[in-house]
Amino acid sequence: MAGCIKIEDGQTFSKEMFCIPQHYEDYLESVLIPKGLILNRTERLARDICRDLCHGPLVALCCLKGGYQFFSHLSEFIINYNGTSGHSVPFSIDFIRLKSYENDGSTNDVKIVGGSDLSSIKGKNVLIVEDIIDTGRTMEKMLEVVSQYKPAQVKVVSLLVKRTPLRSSSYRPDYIGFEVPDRFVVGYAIDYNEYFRDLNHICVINKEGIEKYRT
Ligand SMILES: O=P(O)(O)OC[C@H]1O[C@H](OP(=O)(O)OP(=O)(O)O)[C@H](O)[C@@H]1O
Ligand SMILES: Oc1ncnc2c1N=NC2
Ligand SMILES: [Mg+2]
Ligand SMILES: [Mg+2]
Repeated sequence: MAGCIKIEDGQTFSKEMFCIPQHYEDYLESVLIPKGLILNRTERLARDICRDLCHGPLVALCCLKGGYQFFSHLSEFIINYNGTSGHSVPFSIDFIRLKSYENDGSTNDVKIVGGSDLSSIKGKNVLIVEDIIDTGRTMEKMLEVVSQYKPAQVKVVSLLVKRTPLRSSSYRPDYIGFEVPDRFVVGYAIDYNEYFRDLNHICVINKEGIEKYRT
């Protein structure tokens, strides 16, 4: 099973110790993972992934919208590692948008938004890049869609995997940044009803925030 950094229940930082946008200050409980630590972990994930996958053309597939920050930074580290290691391979990207959350729960209906033509992945090594795996339903749908395009190999990296033993499919990706407690997190492109994507750090939303931005 993939190694990862385990964030224990209750292991958080005071939001007063970080730069938090004023418009979100009253709606966050704590900082769970500061952006600097995210970037440091992402750099090592890029090296691990390159060592395993950079033997043939690699396509990184971004799971929009929540995965876009992690995808951007991971891709940059992969490009830098790929370009400086003795053996480099062509690296390309593609995007797919899946949506299943409303408020702080899964609708149990994972939708592909805006269609998706992933014919570019046929016969390639594909790295699916996701922000968080909670129930696992989104990733199950993603793997089903991707397999239809007959890639040579599919690996999955998720920045976060949430400890949700009672409601998850127990799916574990090939690469994991952090294992996190069963709390609703926001920030670093991870949203609550499209809010908080503009927050640098991964934080725990508070009750006021859940009510303020509930649809
Ligand atoms: O494992 P699951 O329970 O399926 O939850 C994880 C998925 O839910 C969120 O996406 P969301 O539906 O919020 O769309 P978004 O990426 O546009 O925010 C998140 O970005 C993951 O894709
Ligand atoms: O904690 C979370 N925060 C935002 N979005 C999602 C979460 N879990 N599944 C989807
Ligand atoms: Mg998502
Ligand atoms: Mg979301």
